[in-house]
Amino acid sequence: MSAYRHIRIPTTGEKVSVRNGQVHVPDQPILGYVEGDGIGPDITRACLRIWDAAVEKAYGGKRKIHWCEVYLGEKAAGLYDGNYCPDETIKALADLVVSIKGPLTTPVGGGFRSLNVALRQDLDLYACVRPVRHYAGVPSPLKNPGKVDVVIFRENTEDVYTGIEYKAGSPENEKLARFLREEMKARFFDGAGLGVKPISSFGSKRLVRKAIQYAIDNGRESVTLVHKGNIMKFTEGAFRNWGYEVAREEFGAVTITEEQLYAEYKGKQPEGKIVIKDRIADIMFQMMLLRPEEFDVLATMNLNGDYLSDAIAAEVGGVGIAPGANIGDHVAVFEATHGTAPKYANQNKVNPGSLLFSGVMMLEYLGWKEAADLITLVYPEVVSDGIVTYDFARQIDGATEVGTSQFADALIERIRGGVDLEAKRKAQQEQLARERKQREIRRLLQPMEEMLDSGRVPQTVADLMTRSLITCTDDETVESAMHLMTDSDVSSLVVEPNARGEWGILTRRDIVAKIVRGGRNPATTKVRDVATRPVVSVPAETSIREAASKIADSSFSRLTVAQGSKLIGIVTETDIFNAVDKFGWAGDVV
Ligand SMILES: NC(=O)C1=CN([C@@H]2O[C@H](COP(=O)(O)OP(=O)(O)OC[C@H]3O[C@@H](n4cnc5c(N)ncnc54)[C@H](OP(=O)(O)O)[C@@H]3O)[C@@H](O)[C@H]2O)C=CC1
Ligand SMILES: O=C(O)CCC(=O)C(=O)O
Ligand SMILES: [Mg+2]
Repeated sequence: MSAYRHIRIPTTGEKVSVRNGQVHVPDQPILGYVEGDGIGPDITRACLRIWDAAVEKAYGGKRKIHWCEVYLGEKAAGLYDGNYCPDETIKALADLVVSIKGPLTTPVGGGFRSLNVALRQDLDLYACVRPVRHYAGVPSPLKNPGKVDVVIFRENTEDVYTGIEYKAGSPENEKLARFLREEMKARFFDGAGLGVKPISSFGSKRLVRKAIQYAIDNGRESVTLVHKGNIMKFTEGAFRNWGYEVAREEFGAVTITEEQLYAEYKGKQPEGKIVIKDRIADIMFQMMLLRPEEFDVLATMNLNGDYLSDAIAAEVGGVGIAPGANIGDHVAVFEATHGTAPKYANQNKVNPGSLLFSGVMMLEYLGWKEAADLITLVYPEVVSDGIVTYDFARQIDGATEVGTSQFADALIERIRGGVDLEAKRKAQQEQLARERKQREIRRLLQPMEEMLDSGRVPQTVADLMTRSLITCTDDETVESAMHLMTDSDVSSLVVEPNARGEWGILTRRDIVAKIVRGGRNPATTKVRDVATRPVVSVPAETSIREAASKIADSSFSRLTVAQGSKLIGIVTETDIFNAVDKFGWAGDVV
């Protein structure tokens, strides 16, 4: 007999289980689904058909999902005497391990607490994972939407989701206000609503840990910690610091910081290392519009991630297509990122894309990549043929607007028709490799422009220096060295080490002073006779201010930059001038 009041666990299929800390997926798993409110039933009906068709096509009946409906929101209230979030639903979602849900209504400014938040907290689904990428044919306001390909890891249990807030005028509010004013000397207007924003090391670290692990498992390039730590130092700033800490302490062998990328690796990302960087939250919105290709995996706290995920989704087709998942240590509930759009409920009108791709994430979580890829690969073909729901139709001239279920029919027809998965995957990987190379070349050849665009601020000489050193040898003539300077458009050459291992430098100034003024013939004078040796060299981590004072105290206008015994670049007074001109100078900040 079922232990549940309304939930019926299918008698066919097997439950997903967790064994030795691993999710074990049988070939015939029982998975949960929640229809959701508003447009939920329309999109769920359509998606169940598409997922089943993809699994059938990929595995020819060997694998099959046995669906188990569980209830939340309005449908639950109808069945469970007005209870929108029955205990047995939470129990079933934990028991089934993997489920997918449609959107649920949350009243604004009062009424019951968000069911989505309750679910995430009750099941401790601490990572809200939202990949956002562009599919060919999907309308976008960007010139190059293909450059958007990020996965947002948004913390799902802390920050505003703790819901610790006190209504203005309530006794609790007044008590807290008194404490803050009298004990903590805090100042704020009378009658303010008060909220608390807890950010813990535990919560931040487990989220960033998951983001880094995802980057490792999926061959991603970087993880960016997004925060407003310049203003909220002990919550947002702490999130950033704990993020770097977890990277250093638990993933030290496979991660480097952005500073290390430039200082130690000259901007060339070493094989097998993921770059950990951070950006302030407000500028992230601009950067994701202007330079989306700079970002890969993003790790955010709750509220920043909520805003950012809808904003980035809008760059590549909107919330109608952006998928999501709520994942804990093992239990996962996949879900559409948009809401219930009540004005479109039961009209067979809206885009099922968000729920559909949440299901693709679910198939990937099960390890059923072939079925997931089938959907991902046929989707752009259908959209490129102009068969789209209303939201895309209004942005594509000449498109054929279809309803939710007709869009599903078109996809299913393509899926059944078959796709050359291998060829498409290969083309995708080649494209990714090309884009990665282009980014690397820019980091190497135009470091200052790259820094300006990506929002980094130079801190050390390694951030400013010219990395491609043009060298000559002692035995060359000054004339040939002069030609090399002209051809390479540089004002100095680094002279290869002499027998004592000392590097030298030959500058245009040396030539004016020692050849022209000295009345010597450049065609017969050797570089060793006019070069300066040994060179004035500073370590790569020297601050810009220290470098400036070294130049000011010497008769040289440039310094070579060393890493151990190796010269890795040259920084000139012009580089320092340009950096201050472009980035500004905050006085004593080094
Ligand atoms: N995870 C969840 O369950 C979530 C639930 N909600 C809840 O949903 C309710 C409504 O929220 P609201 O702020 O209006 O946001 P919605 O996401 O429900 O709708 C806003 C607009 O987004 C567009 N849209 C949403 N879904 C689709 C889709 N599938 N296809 C095409 N376009 C779509 C529509 O734009 P247009 O008008 O331009 O056609 C719609 O009017 C609230 O109760 C809210 O709390 C909100 C977010 C997430
Ligand atoms: O629970 C809600 O109503 C809102 C949830 C939300 O905005 C989100 O999941 O991004
Ligand atoms: Mg949201």
